[in-house]
Amino acid sequence: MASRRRFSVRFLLPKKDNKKDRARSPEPREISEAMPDLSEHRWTRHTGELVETSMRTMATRLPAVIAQSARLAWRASRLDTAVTISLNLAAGFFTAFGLLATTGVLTALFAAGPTPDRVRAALPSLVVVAGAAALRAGLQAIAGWAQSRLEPQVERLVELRLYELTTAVHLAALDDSDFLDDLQRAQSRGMASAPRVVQTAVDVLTGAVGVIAAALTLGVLHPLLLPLLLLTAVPRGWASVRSARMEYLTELTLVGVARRKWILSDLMADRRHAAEVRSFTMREFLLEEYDRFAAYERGAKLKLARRQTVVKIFGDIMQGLATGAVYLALGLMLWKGLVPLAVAGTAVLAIRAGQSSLSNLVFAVNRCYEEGLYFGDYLTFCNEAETRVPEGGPSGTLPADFERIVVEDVTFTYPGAQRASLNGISLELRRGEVVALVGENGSGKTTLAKVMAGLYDPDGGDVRWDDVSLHDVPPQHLWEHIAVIAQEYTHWPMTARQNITMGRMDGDALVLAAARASGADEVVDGLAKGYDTLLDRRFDGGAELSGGQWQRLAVARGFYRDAPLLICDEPTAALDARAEHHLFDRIRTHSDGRTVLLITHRLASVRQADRIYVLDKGVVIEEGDHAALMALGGLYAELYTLQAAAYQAAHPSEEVDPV
Ligand SMILES: Nc1ncnc2c1ncn2[C@@H]1O[C@H](COP(=O)(O)OP(=O)(O)OP(=O)(O)O)[C@@H](O)[C@H]1O
Repeated sequence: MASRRRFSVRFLLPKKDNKKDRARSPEPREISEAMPDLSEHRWTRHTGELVETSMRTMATRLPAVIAQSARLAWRASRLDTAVTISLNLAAGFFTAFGLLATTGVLTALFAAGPTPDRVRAALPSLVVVAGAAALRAGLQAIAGWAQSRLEPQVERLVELRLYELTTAVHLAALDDSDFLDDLQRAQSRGMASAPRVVQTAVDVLTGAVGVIAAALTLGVLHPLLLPLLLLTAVPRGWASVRSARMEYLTELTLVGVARRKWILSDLMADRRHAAEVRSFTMREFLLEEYDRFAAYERGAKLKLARRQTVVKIFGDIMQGLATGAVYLALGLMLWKGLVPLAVAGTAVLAIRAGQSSLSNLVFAVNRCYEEGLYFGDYLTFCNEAETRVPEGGPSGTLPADFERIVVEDVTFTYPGAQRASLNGISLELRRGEVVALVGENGSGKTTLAKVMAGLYDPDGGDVRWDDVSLHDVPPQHLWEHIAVIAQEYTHWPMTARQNITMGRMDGDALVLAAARASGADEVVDGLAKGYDTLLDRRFDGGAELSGGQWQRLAVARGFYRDAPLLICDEPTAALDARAEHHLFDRIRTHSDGRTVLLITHRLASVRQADRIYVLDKGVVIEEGDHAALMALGGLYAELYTLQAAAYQAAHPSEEVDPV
């Protein structure tokens, strides 16, 4: 905890000697001391795992990864998967066939006799070799096409699945930090790894087929030639795996830096922060911080590039030596008469083909395993999310004309929270009433509204519409029966009309009525394309609204839904005095029989409510109408008098009657 605090201070305060610091990159030690909490973040774990995993462990676990990717590819497209696999296998067959046919060509060419005769004798084998090569190239091209067709299909499949789940899981899941961590890993890296795991699995297959083809050819030519293939391929394979590991390790040490850079780049480039960056003159400070991290990252990457080059050069030298040793061994075999010249020539070709297939295979195994780990994160998240989707639950229905909604002894604690936010709340709303919830910040008003809206399940107690408990009703059914004007509403990057209808088009007359009721009609009148104006400045022709104008639209969408219960959570926080008055008037005098739960800090506006519940630390401490609560002289009376006094002080001549 102490180290976390130290980092925050360092991040927030500009350092004194800036010039000196800009001139040199920070030492790795400085950075790691600055952010130990970031460098230990859970989603870096695979990088560490990869650095430590041996090639043998990878090979043992690989079949499971390949099976997983095959299942995924099969679900994305059976045809493309079948074509990719079968044509790659067939191409391998023609590789081996072509290599063996080469012996015929060489045997004819190295035979005794005049050259034209030898060339003529070699022609049939040459045709076979050329045919095999052409067929192999054609098959590989079609397999490559099928493989690249698979990629977008796999992408679509996994993306859709993830968002199907994130939009369906219970809201409480999104308050669970472990779940959010899993989601971040699935979304940021796991999802992208899905097409890659398929692609690298195919690469493993292609590499393996190439190696088997070369090995079979060599085995047929002479069994002693097989170990020679291994000897030449090992150095390059070693170099590519070693180089990849160095990269993971560097990535691991840079994770914290990358996250900080990402946060800073968002602060510097996102429109939402632009005004404060300027008005608080943050530019210099942010740029210096960014440069510090970027300089560290640059240093680490340059070091990596140098070390990778050294490894590559070493691998190349070793391979050169191994190739020399192979040619020497072949020469000896020729000399000793173990193989004829034509076979030795074919062996050279087979070894070269096998060499590149084997080093591709080693690299592909490494990559496939890596992508498999990240894809595993995606699968883990999906499995976990599936358990949090409220499915196969109750099938009850809410009464069409309920008499009352009763909240009975409801308790609720947010996942992972130390204290309960609701501590045994009971209240009731009779049909057609306006019931107000008031209380100081954090007293539990919004939480209670969310429980009543079926967004959270209470830990104890019950919410009933007449005799029907919300436990017995599918959430979807409840959501059809309520309209919520939320405290934190979304600025949907859609048209003004869509911001009201939210994808449910019941006719323009209703849109206009809802807009009139909330004052959004005045906002829309001022827009270039009226209801068809796109409300997002990031797009060409998009418009931006003020805070209050956005709130009018949010209120309009609450009115637009023809639901018997309307929950208004701070619906006027951003509204001007006239709009606020108009809205509360509309809520009070609504004639469509809706029941309203109103949460607000504007106590003058709840005077007319049928009943007021005062919450404190998750408990109802007072209830009654305005007059009764003022007479009680409790928290409500105190808060109300404070607000009223503020107006009186500002205008001493105007008498404000607090009651
Ligand atoms: N998602 C959450 N996870 C954990 N705790 C939460 C969460 N949302 C709210 N809380 C906690 O629950 C308590 C009640 O919060 P709630 O938002 O219901 O208060 P409120 O009465 O609506 O406050 P305000 O008047 O400020 O809107 C607070 O202590 C808050 O810290």
